[in-house]
Amino acid sequence: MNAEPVSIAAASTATPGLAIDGLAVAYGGQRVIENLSLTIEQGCFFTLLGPSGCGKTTLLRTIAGFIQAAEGRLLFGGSDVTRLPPHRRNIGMVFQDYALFPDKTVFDNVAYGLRARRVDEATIRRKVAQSLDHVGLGHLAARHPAALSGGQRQRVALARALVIEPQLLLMDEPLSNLDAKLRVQVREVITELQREAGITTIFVTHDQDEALAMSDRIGVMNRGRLEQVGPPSAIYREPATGYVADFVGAANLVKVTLPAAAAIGPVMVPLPGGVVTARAPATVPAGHALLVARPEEISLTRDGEGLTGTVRRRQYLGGRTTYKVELPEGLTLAVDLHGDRHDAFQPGDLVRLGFDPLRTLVLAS
Ligand SMILES: Nc1ncnc2c1ncn2[C@@H]1O[C@H](COP(=O)(O)OP(=O)(O)OP(=O)(O)O)[C@@H](O)[C@H]1O
Repeated sequence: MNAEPVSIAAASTATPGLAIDGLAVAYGGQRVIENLSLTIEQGCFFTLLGPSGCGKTTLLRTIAGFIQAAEGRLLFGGSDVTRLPPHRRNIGMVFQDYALFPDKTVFDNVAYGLRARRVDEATIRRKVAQSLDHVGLGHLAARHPAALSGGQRQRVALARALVIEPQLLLMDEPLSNLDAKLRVQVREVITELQREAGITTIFVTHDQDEALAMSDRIGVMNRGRLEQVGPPSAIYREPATGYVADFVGAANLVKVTLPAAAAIGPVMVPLPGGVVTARAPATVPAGHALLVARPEEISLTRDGEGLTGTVRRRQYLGGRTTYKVELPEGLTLAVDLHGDRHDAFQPGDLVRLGFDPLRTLVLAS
């Protein structure tokens, strides 16, 4: 458990874009979010990452004000908005299904929020044109949503959310209806606009690649709790729990037994067929523990040092090749070799597995 507990009083001197303090949310008495605290810096692109049902949408909708918190407080830029209705929270929202008005043109869709705020028509014309140009759709202002591609619709939704210059931008799986290539294109548009506008953003996804590629910080959710919060590289390289290691990126998770408690630092870990040196990022009690090794952090050689295994399978994946290597006692590990080493080893080959002592982690189980 390494969620950064944040009390409002302990926040840094700069006012955070969003502060959540002791939040609980329930549906009909059933708590789905419990005692969640988090601060998100002004201008940060923050991603909520987690499997289906862990509470991402519920948290986002509570921040937006569509769901009332059972307990806790929400502060936008230092102001308490816990009791404010959604339309008084100054948020922009982008949803998975675009939620555009089908009977309005692209222009009128984007103008909607400004008209609701009674902005004058000349300003509306200028801001909408600017906003559509920003997302590269200036030439489609007169079209209706039905005559747009999915990627174009999502860019209209983004322009509509940003044109009101919201204090907070909330995005709920905005890329999940797009095909793989478009997802990458639109995600670049989103990150570019977000950086330019400097709007504190919360982005919900269950796609780890998206989260790693786009975010300043990631919060990994598990059953209504934040399991770990940190920058993408820390989440990937220093997962605090087996759950995070397993959910973000591929990982070999091996149940091990430590003969003695491990202090922070190097630890000798018994595995079937030998002992490897790993690193404990936090103290680990004696007994059951978890060894975490990313497939790309294990080296394979024919006669170097390390544990002995037998290659059982080889899967060519273009930029890398994944080998399944069997060790004694039925333990099978995945090892990735990058680049053109796709036929370095064949099924049946005897190999040596080397573990990076800094990158191989031992965690409490
Ligand atoms: N309106 C509702 N009434 C009762 N329970 C709900 C309601 N909406 C969501 N839940 C439950 O709350 C939990 C969290 O749901 P939520 O939709 O927030 O998850 P999620 O992480 O966004 O999932 P997904 O990725 O599938 O959208 C789930 O157990 C879900 O079944």
